[in-house]
Amino acid sequence: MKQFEVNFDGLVGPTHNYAGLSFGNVASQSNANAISSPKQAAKQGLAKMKALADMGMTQGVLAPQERPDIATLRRLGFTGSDARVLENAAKQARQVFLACCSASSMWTANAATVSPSADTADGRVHFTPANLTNKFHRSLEPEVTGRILQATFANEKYFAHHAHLPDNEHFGDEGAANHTRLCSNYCHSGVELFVYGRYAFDTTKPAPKRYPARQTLEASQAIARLHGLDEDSVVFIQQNPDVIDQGVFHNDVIAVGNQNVLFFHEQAFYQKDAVLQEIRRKFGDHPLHFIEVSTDAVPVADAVKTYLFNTQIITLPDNSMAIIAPSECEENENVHRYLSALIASDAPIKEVKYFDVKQSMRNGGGPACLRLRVALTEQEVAVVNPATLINDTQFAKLNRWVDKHYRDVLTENDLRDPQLLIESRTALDELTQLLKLGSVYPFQRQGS
Ligand SMILES: NCCC[C@H](NC(=O)CCC(=O)O)C(=O)O
Repeated sequence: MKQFEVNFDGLVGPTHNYAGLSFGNVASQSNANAISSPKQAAKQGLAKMKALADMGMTQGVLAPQERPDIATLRRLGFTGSDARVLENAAKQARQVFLACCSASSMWTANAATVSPSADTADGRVHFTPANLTNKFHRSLEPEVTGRILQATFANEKYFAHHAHLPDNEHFGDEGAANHTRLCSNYCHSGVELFVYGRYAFDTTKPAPKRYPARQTLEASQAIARLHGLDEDSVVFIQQNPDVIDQGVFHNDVIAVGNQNVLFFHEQAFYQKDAVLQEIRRKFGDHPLHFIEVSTDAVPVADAVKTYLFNTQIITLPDNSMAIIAPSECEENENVHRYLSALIASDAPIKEVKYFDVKQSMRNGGGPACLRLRVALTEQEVAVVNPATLINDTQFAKLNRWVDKHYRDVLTENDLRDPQLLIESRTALDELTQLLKLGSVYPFQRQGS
Protein backbone atom coordinates (compact mmCIF):
# COMPACT_ATOMS: atom_id res chain seq x y z
CA MET A 1 0.00 0.00 0.00
CA LYS A 2 1.23 3.53 -0.78
CA GLN A 3 1.99 5.52 2.36
CA PHE A 4 1.99 9.23 2.95
CA GLU A 5 2.89 11.55 5.73
CA VAL A 6 1.12 14.75 4.82
CA ASN A 7 2.27 17.97 6.42
CA PHE A 8 -0.56 20.43 7.01
CA ASP A 9 1.09 23.81 7.48
CA GLY A 10 -0.64 26.68 9.18
CA LEU A 11 -1.27 29.67 6.99
CA VAL A 12 -0.09 32.79 8.82
CA GLY A 13 -3.02 35.10 9.55
CA PRO A 14 -3.27 38.81 8.65
CA THR A 15 -2.66 39.99 12.24
CA HIS A 16 0.73 38.25 12.73
CA ASN A 17 2.51 40.29 15.42
CA TYR A 18 5.01 40.13 18.27
CA ALA A 19 3.41 40.69 21.66
CA GLY A 20 5.64 38.76 24.08
CA LEU A 21 2.75 36.57 25.13
CA SER A 22 4.53 33.29 25.84
CA PHE A 23 6.31 33.20 29.18
CA GLY A 24 8.90 30.41 28.93
CA ASN A 25 9.34 30.88 25.16
CA VAL A 26 12.56 32.88 24.92
CA ALA A 27 12.09 34.18 21.36
CA SER A 28 8.53 35.36 22.03
CA GLN A 29 9.62 37.27 25.09
CA SER A 30 12.70 38.84 23.58
CA ASN A 31 10.90 40.09 20.47
CA ALA A 32 7.93 41.62 22.28
CA ASN A 33 6.71 44.72 20.43
CA ALA A 34 8.99 44.25 17.44
CA ILE A 35 7.46 45.34 14.14
CA SER A 36 6.09 42.38 12.20
CA SER A 37 5.35 41.75 8.55
CA PRO A 38 2.23 39.60 8.11
CA LYS A 39 2.74 39.53 4.33
CA GLN A 40 6.32 38.34 4.56
CA ALA A 41 5.40 35.79 7.24
CA ALA A 42 2.60 34.30 5.16
CA LYS A 43 4.83 34.18 2.09
CA GLN A 44 7.69 32.51 3.95
CA GLY A 45 5.24 29.84 5.09
CA LEU A 46 3.76 29.37 1.63
CA ALA A 47 7.25 29.10 0.10
CA LYS A 48 8.07 26.25 2.49
CA MET A 49 4.82 24.48 1.60
CA LYS A 50 5.50 24.86 -2.11
CA ALA A 51 9.09 23.64 -1.75
CA LEU A 52 7.93 20.45 -0.03
CA ALA A 53 5.23 19.90 -2.64
CA ASP A 54 7.91 20.33 -5.32
CA MET A 55 10.01 17.65 -3.59
CA GLY A 56 7.16 15.23 -4.29
CA MET A 57 5.61 15.42 -0.82
CA THR A 58 1.85 15.65 -0.32
CA GLN A 59 1.39 19.01 1.36
CA GLY A 60 -1.68 20.52 2.94
CA VAL A 61 -2.68 23.84 4.47
CA LEU A 62 -4.79 24.72 7.50
CA ALA A 63 -6.64 28.02 7.67
CA PRO A 64 -5.79 30.56 10.40
CA GLN A 65 -8.18 31.87 13.08
CA GLU A 66 -10.27 35.01 13.12
CA ARG A 67 -8.34 37.79 14.86
CA PRO A 68 -8.80 40.22 16.51
CA ASP A 69 -11.12 37.93 18.47
CA ILE A 70 -14.05 40.29 19.00
CA ALA A 71 -16.29 37.50 20.33
CA THR A 72 -13.86 36.85 23.22
CA LEU A 73 -13.49 40.56 23.97
CA ARG A 74 -17.28 40.77 24.20
CA ARG A 75 -17.32 37.75 26.53
CA LEU A 76 -14.89 39.73 28.68
CA GLY A 77 -17.27 42.65 28.97
CA PHE A 78 -16.38 45.03 26.15
CA THR A 79 -19.49 46.35 24.44
CA GLY A 80 -20.69 48.60 21.65
CA SER A 81 -19.67 48.55 18.00
CA ASP A 82 -16.69 46.39 16.96
CA ALA A 83 -14.61 49.58 16.65
CA ARG A 84 -15.54 50.54 20.21
CA VAL A 85 -14.72 47.10 21.54
CA LEU A 86 -11.25 47.35 19.97
CA GLU A 87 -10.63 50.87 21.19
CA ASN A 88 -11.71 50.24 24.77
CA ALA A 89 -9.93 46.92 25.08
CA ALA A 90 -6.68 48.42 23.76
CA LYS A 91 -6.98 51.33 26.19
CA GLN A 92 -8.24 49.58 29.32
CA ALA A 93 -6.73 46.09 29.11
CA ARG A 94 -3.74 46.19 26.80
CA GLN A 95 -2.43 42.67 27.55
CA VAL A 96 -5.85 41.07 27.12
CA PHE A 97 -6.33 42.98 23.90
CA LEU A 98 -2.96 41.86 22.52
CA ALA A 99 -3.71 38.25 23.43
CA CYS A 100 -6.96 38.49 21.46
CA CYS A 101 -5.03 39.66 18.37
CA SER A 102 -2.40 36.93 18.17
CA ALA A 103 -2.03 34.95 14.94
CA SER A 104 -0.63 32.05 16.99
CA SER A 105 -2.79 29.44 15.21
CA MET A 106 -0.10 29.50 12.50
CA TRP A 107 1.81 26.94 14.61
CA THR A 108 -0.30 23.95 13.68
CA ALA A 109 1.96 21.51 15.54
CA ASN A 110 -0.16 22.79 18.42
CA ALA A 111 -3.46 22.42 16.59
CA ALA A 112 -4.13 18.82 17.56
CA THR A 113 -2.80 15.36 18.30
CA VAL A 114 -3.32 12.97 15.42
CA SER A 115 -3.20 9.16 15.53
CA PRO A 116 -3.06 7.40 12.16
CA SER A 117 -5.56 4.63 11.38
CA ALA A 118 -2.93 1.89 11.70
CA ASP A 119 -2.63 2.65 15.43
CA THR A 120 -6.26 3.10 16.49
CA ALA A 121 -8.79 0.50 17.70
CA ASP A 122 -11.48 1.44 15.16
CA GLY A 123 -9.11 1.85 12.21
CA ARG A 124 -9.91 5.54 11.69
CA VAL A 125 -7.57 8.53 11.85
CA HIS A 126 -8.24 10.27 15.18
CA PHE A 127 -7.93 14.02 15.85
CA THR A 128 -8.13 15.85 19.18
CA PRO A 129 -7.63 19.63 19.06
CA ALA A 130 -5.22 20.83 21.73
CA ASN A 131 -6.80 22.93 24.50
CA LEU A 132 -3.61 25.03 24.94
CA THR A 133 -4.74 26.08 28.41
CA ASN A 134 -1.34 27.30 29.57
CA LYS A 135 -1.45 30.51 27.54
CA PHE A 136 -4.60 32.62 27.39
CA HIS A 137 -4.01 33.72 23.78
CA ARG A 138 -3.64 30.11 22.67
CA SER A 139 -6.58 28.82 24.70
CA LEU A 140 -8.80 30.79 22.30
CA GLU A 141 -7.96 28.43 19.44
CA PRO A 142 -9.41 24.91 19.97
CA GLU A 143 -13.03 25.41 19.02
CA VAL A 144 -12.36 26.96 15.63
CA THR A 145 -9.42 24.59 15.12
CA GLY A 146 -11.85 21.70 15.59
CA ARG A 147 -14.13 23.15 12.91
CA ILE A 148 -11.25 23.68 10.49
CA LEU A 149 -10.06 20.10 11.03
CA GLN A 150 -13.58 18.77 10.47
CA ALA A 151 -13.89 20.75 7.26
CA THR A 152 -10.48 19.48 6.11
CA PHE A 153 -10.99 15.84 7.09
CA ALA A 154 -14.72 15.59 6.47
CA ASN A 155 -15.48 11.92 6.20
CA GLU A 156 -16.73 10.01 9.22
CA LYS A 157 -15.90 6.66 7.75
CA TYR A 158 -12.19 7.49 7.79
CA PHE A 159 -11.78 10.33 10.29
CA ALA A 160 -12.83 10.62 13.96
CA HIS A 161 -12.90 14.05 15.60
CA HIS A 162 -12.89 14.47 19.39
CA ALA A 163 -13.64 17.54 21.46
CA HIS A 164 -10.61 19.19 23.08
CA LEU A 165 -9.85 18.09 26.65
CA PRO A 166 -11.45 19.97 29.58
CA ASP A 167 -10.15 23.54 29.72
CA ASN A 168 -8.10 23.31 32.85
CA GLU A 169 -4.39 23.31 33.68
CA HIS A 170 -4.74 19.75 34.96
CA PHE A 171 -5.38 18.65 31.39
CA GLY A 172 -3.05 21.13 29.69
CA ASP A 173 -2.54 19.72 26.19
CA GLU A 174 -0.24 21.18 23.51
CA GLY A 175 -1.02 18.71 20.72
CA ALA A 176 1.51 17.28 18.32
CA ALA A 177 4.34 19.49 19.60
CA ASN A 178 4.58 17.01 22.46
CA HIS A 179 3.83 13.90 20.44
CA THR A 180 5.76 11.97 17.84
CA ARG A 181 5.37 8.60 16.22
CA LEU A 182 7.93 6.00 15.26
CA CYS A 183 7.14 3.33 12.68
CA SER A 184 8.85 1.33 9.98
CA ASN A 185 6.23 2.33 7.43
CA TYR A 186 3.63 5.13 7.92
CA CYS A 187 0.78 2.70 7.18
CA HIS A 188 1.91 0.04 9.65
CA SER A 189 1.15 0.35 13.34
CA GLY A 190 3.76 2.42 15.13
CA VAL A 191 4.83 3.50 18.60
CA GLU A 192 3.36 6.83 19.69
CA LEU A 193 5.52 8.89 22.05
CA PHE A 194 3.71 11.31 24.36
CA VAL A 195 6.02 13.76 26.11
CA TYR A 196 4.71 15.60 29.17
CA GLY A 197 6.25 18.24 31.40
CA ARG A 198 4.61 17.49 34.72
CA TYR A 199 2.11 15.43 36.71
CA ALA A 200 -1.14 17.30 37.36
CA PHE A 201 -2.34 15.34 40.36
CA ASP A 202 0.93 14.42 42.06
CA THR A 203 2.95 17.43 43.09
CA THR A 204 5.70 15.33 44.68
CA LYS A 205 6.98 14.42 41.20
CA PRO A 206 9.75 16.42 39.48
CA ALA A 207 8.65 19.56 37.65
CA PRO A 208 10.35 22.68 36.24
CA LYS A 209 10.91 25.56 38.66
CA ARG A 210 11.31 28.62 36.49
CA TYR A 211 9.08 28.19 33.47
CA PRO A 212 5.72 26.41 33.13
CA ALA A 213 5.32 22.83 31.95
CA ARG A 214 2.49 23.16 29.47
CA GLN A 215 1.62 19.47 29.00
CA THR A 216 0.53 17.10 31.76
CA LEU A 217 0.82 13.32 31.91
CA GLU A 218 -2.90 13.10 32.58
CA ALA A 219 -3.69 14.98 29.35
CA SER A 220 -1.42 12.69 27.34
CA GLN A 221 -3.07 9.61 28.86
CA ALA A 222 -6.53 10.95 28.05
CA ILE A 223 -5.58 11.47 24.39
CA ALA A 224 -4.20 7.92 24.15
CA ARG A 225 -7.50 6.58 25.58
CA LEU A 226 -9.65 8.71 23.28
CA HIS A 227 -7.71 7.56 20.22
CA GLY A 228 -8.03 3.89 21.18
CA LEU A 229 -4.28 3.25 21.28
CA ASP A 230 -2.86 -0.04 22.50
CA GLU A 231 -0.74 0.37 25.62
CA ASP A 232 2.01 -1.77 24.08
CA SER A 233 2.36 0.85 21.36
CA VAL A 234 2.47 3.94 23.52
CA VAL A 235 5.31 5.42 25.59
CA PHE A 236 4.71 8.26 28.05
CA ILE A 237 7.91 10.21 28.57
CA GLN A 238 8.65 12.96 31.03
CA GLN A 239 10.52 15.86 29.53
CA ASN A 240 13.63 16.83 31.48
CA PRO A 241 12.38 19.66 33.77
CA ASP A 242 15.81 21.34 33.60
CA VAL A 243 15.51 21.94 29.86
CA ILE A 244 12.02 23.41 30.22
CA ASP A 245 13.70 25.88 32.57
CA GLN A 246 16.21 26.67 29.79
CA GLY A 247 13.48 27.62 27.32
CA VAL A 248 12.41 24.26 25.88
CA PHE A 249 8.69 24.92 26.21
CA HIS A 250 7.61 22.07 23.92
CA ASN A 251 9.24 18.69 23.26
CA ASP A 252 9.61 19.61 19.59
CA VAL A 253 12.23 22.17 20.59
CA ILE A 254 14.53 19.32 21.71
CA ALA A 255 13.47 16.14 19.85
CA VAL A 256 11.88 15.08 16.57
CA GLY A 257 11.05 11.70 15.08
CA ASN A 258 10.31 10.35 11.63
CA GLN A 259 9.66 6.71 10.74
CA ASN A 260 12.44 4.73 12.44
CA VAL A 261 14.57 7.75 13.40
CA LEU A 262 14.47 9.58 16.72
CA PHE A 263 16.67 12.69 16.70
CA PHE A 264 17.08 14.20 20.18
CA HIS A 265 19.35 16.09 22.52
CA GLU A 266 21.00 14.09 25.29
CA GLN A 267 19.22 16.26 27.89
CA ALA A 268 15.76 15.98 26.33
CA PHE A 269 14.24 13.28 28.53
CA TYR A 270 14.04 12.61 32.26
CA GLN A 271 15.49 9.13 33.01
CA LYS A 272 16.59 8.87 29.42
CA ASP A 273 18.05 5.34 29.50
CA ALA A 274 14.82 3.72 30.71
CA VAL A 275 12.86 5.72 28.14
CA LEU A 276 15.06 4.59 25.26
CA GLN A 277 14.85 0.98 26.41
CA GLU A 278 11.06 1.07 26.53
CA ILE A 279 10.89 2.59 23.06
CA ARG A 280 13.21 -0.11 21.68
CA ARG A 281 11.20 -2.89 23.32
CA LYS A 282 7.86 -1.59 22.03
CA PHE A 283 9.23 -0.89 18.55
CA GLY A 284 10.14 -4.58 18.17
CA ASP A 285 12.73 -6.17 15.93
CA HIS A 286 12.80 -3.66 13.09
CA PRO A 287 15.80 -1.36 12.63
CA LEU A 288 15.55 1.76 14.79
CA HIS A 289 17.96 4.70 14.79
CA PHE A 290 18.53 6.88 17.81
CA ILE A 291 20.46 10.00 16.81
CA GLU A 292 21.50 11.56 20.11
CA VAL A 293 23.18 14.96 20.13
CA SER A 294 25.56 15.63 23.00
CA THR A 295 25.78 18.87 24.95
CA ASP A 296 29.43 19.11 23.87
CA ALA A 297 28.44 19.14 20.22
CA VAL A 298 25.42 21.45 20.65
CA PRO A 299 24.66 23.12 24.00
CA VAL A 300 20.95 23.41 24.91
CA ALA A 301 21.18 27.20 24.46
CA ASP A 302 22.23 26.72 20.82
CA ALA A 303 19.41 24.25 20.25
CA VAL A 304 16.92 26.79 21.63
CA LYS A 305 18.40 29.63 19.60
CA THR A 306 18.62 27.81 16.27
CA TYR A 307 15.76 25.30 16.60
CA LEU A 308 17.98 22.41 15.48
CA PHE A 309 15.31 19.98 16.73
CA ASN A 310 12.36 21.99 15.48
CA THR A 311 13.32 20.70 12.08
CA GLN A 312 11.19 18.46 9.92
CA ILE A 313 12.67 15.09 9.07
CA ILE A 314 10.87 13.94 5.96
CA THR A 315 10.98 10.80 3.85
CA LEU A 316 11.26 11.74 0.19
CA PRO A 317 9.54 9.73 -2.56
CA ASP A 318 12.81 7.83 -3.21
CA ASN A 319 12.72 6.74 0.48
CA SER A 320 15.76 8.77 1.51
CA MET A 321 15.37 11.19 4.42
CA ALA A 322 15.96 14.93 4.38
CA ILE A 323 15.96 17.49 7.16
CA ILE A 324 14.14 20.81 6.73
CA ALA A 325 15.91 23.35 8.95
CA PRO A 326 15.53 27.06 9.64
CA SER A 327 18.33 29.26 8.23
CA GLU A 328 19.33 30.04 11.84
CA CYS A 329 20.89 26.52 11.89
CA GLU A 330 23.10 27.41 8.94
CA GLU A 331 24.20 30.65 10.58
CA ASN A 332 25.27 29.03 13.88
CA GLU A 333 28.74 27.51 13.73
CA ASN A 334 28.16 24.59 16.14
CA VAL A 335 24.86 23.63 14.63
CA HIS A 336 25.97 23.98 11.03
CA ARG A 337 29.02 21.85 11.73
CA TYR A 338 26.84 19.25 13.42
CA LEU A 339 24.34 19.05 10.56
CA SER A 340 27.06 18.86 7.90
CA ALA A 341 28.67 15.96 9.75
CA LEU A 342 25.30 14.26 10.25
CA ILE A 343 24.46 14.09 6.57
CA ALA A 344 27.98 12.89 5.74
CA SER A 345 27.67 10.07 8.31
CA ASP A 346 25.91 6.74 7.79
CA ALA A 347 22.73 8.00 9.52
CA PRO A 348 19.56 7.75 7.38
CA ILE A 349 19.31 11.56 6.95
CA LYS A 350 21.09 12.38 3.71
CA GLU A 351 20.30 15.97 2.96
CA VAL A 352 19.65 19.25 4.77
CA LYS A 353 17.58 22.06 3.28
CA TYR A 354 17.53 25.48 4.94
CA PHE A 355 14.50 27.74 4.89
CA ASP A 356 13.98 31.35 5.89
CA VAL A 357 11.05 31.35 8.33
CA LYS A 358 12.38 34.24 10.41
CA GLN A 359 9.00 35.93 10.88
CA SER A 360 7.83 32.80 12.69
CA MET A 361 11.15 32.11 14.45
CA ARG A 362 10.97 35.50 16.18
CA ASN A 363 7.92 34.21 18.02
CA GLY A 364 9.54 30.85 18.79
CA GLY A 365 8.11 28.83 15.93
CA GLY A 366 10.40 26.88 13.58
CA PRO A 367 9.63 24.69 10.55
CA ALA A 368 8.21 21.88 12.72
CA CYS A 369 5.94 24.21 14.71
CA LEU A 370 4.43 25.34 11.45
CA ARG A 371 3.13 21.93 10.47
CA LEU A 372 0.75 19.21 11.66
CA ARG A 373 1.71 15.75 10.49
CA VAL A 374 -1.03 13.43 9.34
CA ALA A 375 0.02 9.95 8.20
CA LEU A 376 -2.55 8.71 5.68
CA THR A 377 -3.18 5.79 3.36
CA GLU A 378 -3.87 6.41 -0.31
CA GLN A 379 -7.62 5.92 0.31
CA GLU A 380 -7.57 8.45 3.16
CA VAL A 381 -5.69 11.05 1.10
CA ALA A 382 -8.37 10.64 -1.56
CA VAL A 383 -11.10 11.79 0.86
CA VAL A 384 -9.25 14.81 2.30
CA ASN A 385 -10.85 18.11 1.20
CA PRO A 386 -8.84 18.53 -2.05
CA ALA A 387 -8.89 22.34 -1.89
CA THR A 388 -6.64 22.13 1.20
CA LEU A 389 -3.87 20.32 -0.68
CA ILE A 390 -1.10 22.40 -2.22
CA ASN A 391 -0.49 22.21 -5.95
CA ASP A 392 0.70 24.89 -8.38
CA THR A 393 -2.80 26.32 -8.77
CA GLN A 394 -3.65 26.51 -5.06
CA PHE A 395 -0.22 27.91 -4.30
CA ALA A 396 -0.64 30.68 -6.88
CA LYS A 397 -4.13 31.47 -5.62
CA LEU A 398 -3.00 31.66 -1.99
CA ASN A 399 -0.06 33.90 -2.89
CA ARG A 400 -2.36 36.26 -4.76
CA TRP A 401 -4.77 36.19 -1.84
CA VAL A 402 -1.95 37.24 0.53
CA ASP A 403 -0.84 40.02 -1.84
CA LYS A 404 -4.36 41.33 -1.99
CA HIS A 405 -5.22 41.34 1.70
CA TYR A 406 -2.09 41.43 3.90
CA ARG A 407 -0.21 44.41 5.22
CA ASP A 408 3.54 44.75 4.76
CA VAL A 409 4.12 45.95 8.32
CA LEU A 410 2.13 45.84 11.50
CA THR A 411 2.72 47.60 14.82
CA GLU A 412 0.80 47.39 18.07
CA ASN A 413 -1.06 50.55 17.18
CA ASP A 414 -2.37 49.04 13.95
CA LEU A 415 -4.09 46.23 15.84
CA ARG A 416 -6.73 48.58 17.22
CA ASP A 417 -7.52 49.93 13.75
CA PRO A 418 -11.11 48.87 12.90
CA GLN A 419 -10.02 48.77 9.27
CA LEU A 420 -7.66 45.88 10.08
CA LEU A 421 -10.59 43.92 11.47
CA ILE A 422 -12.57 44.51 8.27
CA GLU A 423 -9.56 43.57 6.13
CA SER A 424 -9.00 40.38 8.12
CA ARG A 425 -12.62 39.28 7.93
CA THR A 426 -12.80 40.02 4.21
CA ALA A 427 -9.63 37.99 3.68
CA LEU A 428 -10.84 35.05 5.77
CA ASP A 429 -14.24 35.01 4.13
CA GLU A 430 -12.54 34.70 0.75
CA LEU A 431 -10.17 32.06 2.13
CA THR A 432 -12.99 29.80 3.30
CA GLN A 433 -14.25 29.82 -0.29
CA LEU A 434 -10.80 29.18 -1.69
CA LEU A 435 -10.28 26.23 0.66
CA LYS A 436 -13.95 25.15 0.56
CA LEU A 437 -14.30 25.11 4.33
CA GLY A 438 -17.82 26.46 4.79
CA SER A 439 -18.54 28.86 7.66
CA VAL A 440 -15.94 28.12 10.32
CA TYR A 441 -15.42 31.60 11.82
CA PRO A 442 -17.56 33.27 14.49
CA PHE A 443 -18.16 36.32 12.24
CA GLN A 444 -19.60 33.97 9.60
CA ARG A 445 -21.92 32.26 12.08
CA GLN A 446 -23.44 35.24 13.87
CA GLY A 447 -27.16 34.70 14.29
CA SER A 448 -26.93 31.06 13.22
N1 LIG B 1 5.11 25.64 18.60
C1 LIG B 1 5.54 26.99 18.61
C2 LIG B 1 4.59 27.85 19.33
C3 LIG B 1 5.05 29.26 19.49
C4 LIG B 1 4.02 30.09 20.22
N2 LIG B 1 4.43 31.50 20.27
C5 LIG B 1 3.58 32.44 20.64
O1 LIG B 1 2.43 32.23 20.89
C6 LIG B 1 4.13 33.87 20.71
C7 LIG B 1 3.11 34.93 20.50
C8 LIG B 1 3.60 36.31 20.85
O2 LIG B 1 4.39 36.44 21.78
O3 LIG B 1 3.19 37.27 20.19
C9 LIG B 1 3.81 29.58 21.65
O4 LIG B 1 4.59 29.94 22.53
O5 LIG B 1 2.89 28.76 21.85
